[in-house]
Amino acid sequence: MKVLLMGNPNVGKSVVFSRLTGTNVTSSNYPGTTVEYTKGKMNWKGQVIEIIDVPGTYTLEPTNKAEEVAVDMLKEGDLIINVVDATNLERNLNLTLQLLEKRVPVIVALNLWDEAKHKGIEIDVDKLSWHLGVPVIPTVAIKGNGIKDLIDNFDYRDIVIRNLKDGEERWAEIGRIIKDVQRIEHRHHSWLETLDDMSIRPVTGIPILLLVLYASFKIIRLIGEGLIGYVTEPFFDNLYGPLIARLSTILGSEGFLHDLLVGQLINGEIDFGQSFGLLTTGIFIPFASVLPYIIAFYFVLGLLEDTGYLPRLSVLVDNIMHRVGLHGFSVIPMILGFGCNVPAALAARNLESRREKFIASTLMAIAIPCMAQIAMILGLLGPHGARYIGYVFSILGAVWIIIGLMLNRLLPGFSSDLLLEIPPFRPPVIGIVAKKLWIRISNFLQEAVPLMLLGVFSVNLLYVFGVFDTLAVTIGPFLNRLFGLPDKAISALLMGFLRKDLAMGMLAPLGLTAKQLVTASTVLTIYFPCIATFAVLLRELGIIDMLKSTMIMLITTLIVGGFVNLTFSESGFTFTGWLIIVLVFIAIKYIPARVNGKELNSFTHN
Ligand SMILES: Nc1nc2c(ncn2[C@@H]2O[C@H](COP(=O)(O)OP(=O)(O)OP(=O)(O)O)[C@@H](O)[C@H]2O)c(=O)[nH]1
Ligand SMILES: [Mg+2]
Repeated sequence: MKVLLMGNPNVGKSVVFSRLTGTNVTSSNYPGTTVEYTKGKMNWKGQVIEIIDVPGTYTLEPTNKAEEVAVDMLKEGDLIINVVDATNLERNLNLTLQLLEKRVPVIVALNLWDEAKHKGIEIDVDKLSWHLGVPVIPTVAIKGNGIKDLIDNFDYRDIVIRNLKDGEERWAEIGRIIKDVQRIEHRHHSWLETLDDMSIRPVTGIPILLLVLYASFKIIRLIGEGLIGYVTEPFFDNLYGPLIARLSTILGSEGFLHDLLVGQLINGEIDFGQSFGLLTTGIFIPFASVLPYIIAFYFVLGLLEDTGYLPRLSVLVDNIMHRVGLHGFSVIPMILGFGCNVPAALAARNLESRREKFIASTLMAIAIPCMAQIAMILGLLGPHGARYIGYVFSILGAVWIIIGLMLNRLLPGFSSDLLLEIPPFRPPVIGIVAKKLWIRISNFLQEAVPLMLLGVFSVNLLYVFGVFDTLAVTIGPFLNRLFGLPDKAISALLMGFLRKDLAMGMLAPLGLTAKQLVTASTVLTIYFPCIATFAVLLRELGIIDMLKSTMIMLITTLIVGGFVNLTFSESGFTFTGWLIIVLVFIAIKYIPARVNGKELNSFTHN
């Protein structure tokens, strides 16, 4: 038996799913968290049944990919649990009535029942059930209330046939139902609602935004550095280190197996950052350098997501985003990208048009370094001074804006308006934040560690076969002239395809100057996404758009890398550098925008 969880976005389907199946899936306080369906199993009356968490959809006439997924699933279900937002009954019933036309048994979970009460919304459940002709069960998914009642109704098999001819008739019917079942009591604004208003109005919203960003950054560094200083470093120095040193001696301090597992000894000792053995650098980078920041970032992101702050950020930045051909909602893939580019590329799926998807994915892949890479940038550039880290981010920020402006002008078509639903502020539930953090950390480890080991292994292999030396001789001089990087940096660039944090790690033994590190960090970010992101982008954009996107990345790399090399001195940008940047911004103003009816065809809604 297959049970489908269907409903509007952000109504709690994924939380209900986790309750039913015990499987952990991500839930966040903004629409579009689930973009692909998730399957889970549960035991019901001694039989194993399948539960499917379907992406949120407003109607059964799909307008985007997530909604298409939802509609496709419909044919397979034996029972639909229609999760409905009790605080927003009117709009939610539109989907409910459409589902009731589909000849599949439906039961309604009237979720967010607690919030409806807080808001003074009263719904007569029995009357609603009578109107719809199906069971209606009030639930508070985050607390598990009503879930048992829901399960008790799983053998409901009646099919109510309704045939409302068109949308207009449906809305009229909804109007009648609402009038009969819902009462709204007037109440005073709670402090959350006041904060809610303040966070969206620009005058108060922008200071709040800056405060939130500053605090997030501080907290991420505090947690990240704290974990490194007090947990991972002591562990590697005092416990793991001696163990590996023993292994190194047993293996005779040299030879193929030693070099593969432990790596090269630096001045007769193991150096976890530079030895490049599977058990040294291969374990050290993901666990000691990167994991602490991943934990810190996802913890803060989880809070921002579950309070509902992220969508507010979308509204605030909507104006800026419009200038690069995106709407405010694209801020979510951008911010997710700072954690890992892979979920960010998936989140871009929710964007309206192919044009937006293209711009958002390209900008994200070009200018947003993932947390793993950022952690390594902090580690390598930090000792030279915080301002160099600032330079890397400013350069990437400028690239983001410039490429965005250019794409917006050069790509035909238009971008849609912001149709984002703003969820209410909610105090985050610590259990849900913790669970999500855990899912993301284990995803990181499952994905990163094997790739890291593969990377270290390939480095060793390529080294043994002299591939790096050959490349250093052939492509090296070109890199040298254009980017001012030593010949050997080519191997790091190559590895960047596999993992960018590993690539940054390969720069460590080269003794680069601050300027060279700034160039290498920007070039590594821009030139190509890592393999995991590439795979997702290829699937999401299709081969043609991905090729276009890749071309943009490569060209940008050559220009930006060369530019930094020419106009950046060890102490910062030279006057010429600043001048060129300003000139570029002015020049963009004169690129004619290609927004007219004729050219719409090549980049319109899909
Ligand atoms: N107060 C309250 N919050 C809830 C309840 N159910 C879910 N939430 C919160 O509502 C938000 C949305 O939940 P999700 O499970 O991600 O919603 P979804 O329907 O899966 O959303 P999409 O995947 O975007 O379609 C999260 O912040 C949940 O913690 C509830 O009964 N009461
Ligand atoms: Mg979901």
